Amino acid sequence: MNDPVQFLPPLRDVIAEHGLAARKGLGQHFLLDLNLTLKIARAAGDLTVGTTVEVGPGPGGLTRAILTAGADRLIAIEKDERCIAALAPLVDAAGGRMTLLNEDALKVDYRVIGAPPIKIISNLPYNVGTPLLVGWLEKAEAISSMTLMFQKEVAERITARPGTDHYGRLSVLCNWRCRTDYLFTLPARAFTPPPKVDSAVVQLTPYDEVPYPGRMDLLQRVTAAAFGQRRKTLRRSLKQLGVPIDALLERSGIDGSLRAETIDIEGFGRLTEALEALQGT
Ligand SMILES: C[S@@+](CC[C@H](N)C(=O)[O-])C[C@H]1O[C@@H](n2cnc3c(N)ncnc32)[C@H](O)[C@@H]1O
Repeated sequence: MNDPVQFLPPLRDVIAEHGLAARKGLGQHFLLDLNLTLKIARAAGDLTVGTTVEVGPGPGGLTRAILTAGADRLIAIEKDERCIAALAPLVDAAGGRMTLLNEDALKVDYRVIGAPPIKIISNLPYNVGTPLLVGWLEKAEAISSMTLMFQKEVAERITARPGTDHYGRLSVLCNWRCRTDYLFTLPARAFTPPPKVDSAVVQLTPYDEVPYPGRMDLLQRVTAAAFGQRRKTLRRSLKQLGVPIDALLERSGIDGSLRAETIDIEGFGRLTEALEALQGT
């Protein structure tokens, strides 16, 4: 396949030419090593079918890798106008395979963005990474996979299993809706400028049919109550849900003397189902 990247200037020259001094408020930590960006893009699997979505292409390091890895239809969403100008030669070189949107990724409707299957790949801006992920989980029926870079500690929470240190609200929401895999860790020095902490790439693959009971919106309420007061027993923390606590625990078969971190995804699903039945919505 014709590789559009091979005739483009080095990324450091693009950054210098367009004065792309990293903006902290936009979570800008760039990846300039094509071996690393190719490792991320290839982890996403076959990009020749459907639509690949990249959030925050920045100067285009990961974008180049996604195109080199064979993406046939790439939509890149970038908020920073300086990067839009810097990416113009890459859009040209991609010859119709890439569309660049100058938008806030939090405001995009991913259900209608392009032909399925939709694969999202991103070195996420850390300040909006979790809200973006939760938004994607809410619309996960439209997404076939998400290959995402987070701060290492967030990646550990996303993939944590019950009873482990990192298990919390985000673990339940992600693992209720998706299979989650921790792919690899990247040291802070791999980025320009380096962040304060290491990063990691995770992959989330939404289930075609969610294997657990419950509804996502109610699961968000149950987990917010349960982990908002994670040192308390569930009997105490779940009182704020506003339904009779004995009935909630009995219907879901959950021991109210336990704490949130010991309840598995199935258990949270059953609590969610019981909440739905008791509040009658
Ligand atoms: C961690 S950098 C990644 C840049 C590039 N993909 C790379 O790997 O070198 C995050 C990028 O997301 C962009 N960004 C930040 N907030 C955004 C938002 N709400 N919507 C779209 N892009 C955003 C930043 O401008 C930046 O280019």
